[in-house]
Amino acid sequence: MEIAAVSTVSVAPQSRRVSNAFSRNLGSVSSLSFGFFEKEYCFKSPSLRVSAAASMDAVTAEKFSPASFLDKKETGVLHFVKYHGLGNDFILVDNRDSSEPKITQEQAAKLCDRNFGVGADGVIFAMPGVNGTDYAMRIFNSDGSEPEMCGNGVRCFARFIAELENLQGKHSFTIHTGAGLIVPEIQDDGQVKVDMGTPILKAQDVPTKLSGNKGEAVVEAELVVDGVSWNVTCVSMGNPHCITFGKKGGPNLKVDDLNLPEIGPKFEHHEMFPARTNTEFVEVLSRSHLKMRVWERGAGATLACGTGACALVVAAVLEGRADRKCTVDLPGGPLEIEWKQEDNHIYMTGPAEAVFYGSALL
Ligand SMILES: N[C@@H](CCC[C@H](N)C(=O)O)C(=O)O
Repeated sequence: MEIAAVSTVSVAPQSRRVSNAFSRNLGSVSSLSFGFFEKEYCFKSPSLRVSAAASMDAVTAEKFSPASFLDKKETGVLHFVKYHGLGNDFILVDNRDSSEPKITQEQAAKLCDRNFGVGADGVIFAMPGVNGTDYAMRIFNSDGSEPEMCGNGVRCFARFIAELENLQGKHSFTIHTGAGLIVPEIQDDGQVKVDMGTPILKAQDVPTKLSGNKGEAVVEAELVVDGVSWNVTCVSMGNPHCITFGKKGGPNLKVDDLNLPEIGPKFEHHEMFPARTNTEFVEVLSRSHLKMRVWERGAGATLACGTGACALVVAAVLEGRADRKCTVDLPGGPLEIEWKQEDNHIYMTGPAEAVFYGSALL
């Protein structure tokens, strides 16, 4: 891998995560110390070149302006900020000047590659609003496919907008997504609370070919995967989710015991899910505390899925396993989820953090 020092940059309020992400990108350059980087390093690969900058120095971070970094407009260069929500990581692109994504789905898939690219679960574009909303959000999964919504992504989106617009403290935005209107609000403590809208339960709208067994909803229905019967509930948060608490007639799941890479793709590509599906495997710790692992459509096993956490609380309530307000433990950390009776909306609260700034030569 060829590495060239090309310019001066830097930032990043996060420390450990930065050094991990950066060291992964640095590959063989392990002798560098992870303090404040005065230089931006550029990596050559056959398909794209990526440069990244990171710092653990809060004082230096204050001097750094993300807006001016992203304002640089060289042809063939994509400036981005990498964010994560509980380890569900995204490349955020300032696309406010156009309703067309700055990169193609194929380029997004290459950037998301954890060995030959930046590494991420998806690429998110901050775009001009639609029908009076403040902004629009589009996202490409790491396989290049385009989902309707992303819960962890929309929290990152809100923090990204706040950085771009230099907003401090509490702020909320109206965001048009493929799942309709989504409203994140940055809290005083930096967490983001999101009005995720209402769940969709009608089988054909999820979509699933399984027949509705509770009105038009699919609740605790049988799904045969590779000859094994699972109980599943299907919920759409704009994007499709299949939630299971265990096999038919079997004990409750112990999610740590699952072989996710083996079983996940069989759910994702099951013929009962015409648009593929995200799958949440859930263990009930108490009526207000659930633990999950997820296999995401188009991204595989991820450390967190916000829409998935919302969908599984709906499923747990419909199956009588939990109350409407729950803490959901994901591999990357906890989310607070509430499915409010009064307005049928789901509210998700959790963190979102910037971890590094970079440039990719397309
Ligand atoms: N991780 C996301 C969901 C991203 C989209 C998903 N892979 C799909 O294809 O529907 C979240 O936090 O919600």
